[in-house]
Amino acid sequence: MLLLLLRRAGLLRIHRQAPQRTMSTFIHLHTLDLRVHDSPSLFISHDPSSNLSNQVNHFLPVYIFDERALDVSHLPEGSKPFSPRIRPSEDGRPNGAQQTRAAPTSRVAQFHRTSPHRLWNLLEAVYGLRDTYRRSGGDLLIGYGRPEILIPQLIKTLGEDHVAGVWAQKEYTLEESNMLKNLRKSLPGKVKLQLNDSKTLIPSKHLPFDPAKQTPDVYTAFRKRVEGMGLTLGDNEMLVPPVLTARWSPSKIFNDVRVSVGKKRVNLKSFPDIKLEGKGWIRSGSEYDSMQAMYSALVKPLLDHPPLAGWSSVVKSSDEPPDFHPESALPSEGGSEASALTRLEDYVGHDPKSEEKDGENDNDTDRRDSVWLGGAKAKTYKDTRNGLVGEAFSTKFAGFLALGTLSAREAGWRVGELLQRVGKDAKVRGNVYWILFELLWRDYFQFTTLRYNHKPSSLFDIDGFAASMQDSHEHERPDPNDWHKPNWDDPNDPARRWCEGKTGVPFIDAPMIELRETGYMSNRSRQNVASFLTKDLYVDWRIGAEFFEMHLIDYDTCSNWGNWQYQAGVGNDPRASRQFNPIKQAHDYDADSEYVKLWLPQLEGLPDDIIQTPWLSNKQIKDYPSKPIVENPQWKKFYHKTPGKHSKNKGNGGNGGRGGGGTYRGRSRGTGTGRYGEAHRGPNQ
Ligand SMILES: Cc1cc2nc3c(=O)[nH]c(=O)nc-3n(C[C@H](O)[C@H](O)[C@H](O)COP(=O)(O)OP(=O)(O)OC[C@H]3O[C@@H](n4cnc5c(N)ncnc54)[C@H](O)[C@@H]3O)c2cc1C
Repeated sequence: MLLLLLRRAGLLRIHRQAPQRTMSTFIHLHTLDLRVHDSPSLFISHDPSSNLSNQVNHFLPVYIFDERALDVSHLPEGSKPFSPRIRPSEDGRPNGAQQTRAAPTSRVAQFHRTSPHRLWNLLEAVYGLRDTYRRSGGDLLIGYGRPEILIPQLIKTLGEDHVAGVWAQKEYTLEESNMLKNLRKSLPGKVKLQLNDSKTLIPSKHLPFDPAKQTPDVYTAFRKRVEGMGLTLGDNEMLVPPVLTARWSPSKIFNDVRVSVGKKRVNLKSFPDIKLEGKGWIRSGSEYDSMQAMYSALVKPLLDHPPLAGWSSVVKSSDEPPDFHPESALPSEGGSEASALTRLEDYVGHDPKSEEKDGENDNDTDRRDSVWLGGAKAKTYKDTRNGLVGEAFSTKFAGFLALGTLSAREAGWRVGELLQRVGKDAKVRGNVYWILFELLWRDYFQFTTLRYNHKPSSLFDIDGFAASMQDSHEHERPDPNDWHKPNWDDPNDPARRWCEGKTGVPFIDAPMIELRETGYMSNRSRQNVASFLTKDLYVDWRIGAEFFEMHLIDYDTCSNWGNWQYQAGVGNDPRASRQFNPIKQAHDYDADSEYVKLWLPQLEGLPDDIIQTPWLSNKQIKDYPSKPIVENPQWKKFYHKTPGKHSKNKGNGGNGGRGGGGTYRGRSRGTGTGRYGEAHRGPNQ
């Protein structure tokens, strides 16, 4: 009673101890989101107004080189790949029994799943990200093996009670989503995996339909529904703002990680002090903390077993990184986030008002009337996108988008901002808008994969998505038994000659050499070589997709396999058997043969009217086939045409029209039947 009276009189205070805040670590597993800008994880772990952020003391970003995609056997205690390498079953489908120990080789052709070029590009992205974190007082923990094994070990080291959760980007492809499923299952009880929807231009939850069930079978229907949301900039419009995390200032070059919340800035939370246990981690200051040492270890298996046509001439040894190819159409060496944002700036430009100033961020200001710096390339995008030579002809965002060093939303938002400033000039607007049109193709392939990838591996199946589509125009689809299966030991095998750039058709061989040499090939050429492989040589289209996977710096599972399916007539909109006429295409898009001469210098001495058809010359050309591997009767109409007369691509600019110029219809080898119609335009025709 006395106590109660004293307390009421305010003479006795009972101090209840405030609950002790446990130190908590936020783990973000970087996969194909190797950036700090537009990062939902950075935002939610740092936003002072969120409960979660208040519980988090440490931010722990992790990247793991996955042994299913890369041979890690030269790293300390790195596991050996499956040996002998996986053999596909008779029909080319992966053999289930052997899948338990996947090797980093492709399923059908047993190609490496990466090239030295692609590897170096990935390392630049990963180590570039680490350097960005380090500059900000943080770090990136790098490991190798399998995330679903390493992350639980890490949590054990930190203590389950001290981990706020694990975050990662949501992926749409089988391998990546399986890894995430396994990771989810392997986490200890209290720790949950959360997925960020940060991959696509349009967040899937904003779509006016359920992408897993209702993504339309035809791109135009998809685009119209999405554009129906409105093309202006805003949360409920098609273009949603990127998350305000690290901002980039063109004048300062990318420097550090600070999360902007309204006008407030928050510095990066500290990296936890961890005593790493077990194998598979790269310790700070250890040998493989160096990017060069990591390259040496990962590139060795590739150099020890080069593919038939070899690697690029700029790939020397495991002790030095590949040089930047002087003729590359890529804008710069470097796959890092800094390179990505530099390219975005170079191509699209920016509003000087959005430049970051210390302590403020005026993103909320309506900047519609202010000036815009740069953007000349974006303003001619549609006119020039069918170019073949030089860096300026298209955005070259794809490589950055593939590794997530550039966020599609950051790119789309910036393009949207430019679109608001360009005024009423329909031509300029059309050029700028077309970048969004193409970025939507990327989203489209992600969402179609989500819709049709239910049965195992249908993205990779010989009969493609078309087999599961209702309106599949079955009679026009190729018969899976008709596809040619290569004999790699035969130097005359059509698949081998295609891979080696030795078909004897210069407009096909030049891009195949460019791909091997630089890791890039223009969209125009991708369509031509894909059509040639599948419609003229009738080679199993998956071999083409796997060859691209090995070499393309911008390899993206959905875009690559989706486009290959489309070209092979087994994917979306399977009605059209699209076949390109490479001779007409050469006249249209390589009018002065600049491109062909660049990659096949041995043809340089030939007269202009036969350089694209060297078999019409009496001259024996050194190091080049004297006859094309096939000759389609449709080509003859375009023999001896004077280059330039029919050009659609003047000076690697051209009209960039999507009229499908130079395509003809027809299912089987060498039986083109007329031009392909306007109504069925495909990706980038
Ligand atoms: C057989 C074949 C395979 C392909 N493989 C890939 C691949 O692995 N990765 C990849 O990103 N693209 C792929 N593409 C699509 C396209 O060729 C490339 O995106 C483009 O050439 C990359 O250069 P860019 O960034 O300068 O493109 P831009 O012309 O500047 O286009 C801007 C962006 O739009 C997107 N985009 C443009 N065209 C397409 C398309 N047809 N499909 C999907 N997205 C598109 C890309 O993200 C690109 O970066 C493939 C196309 C074909 C025909």
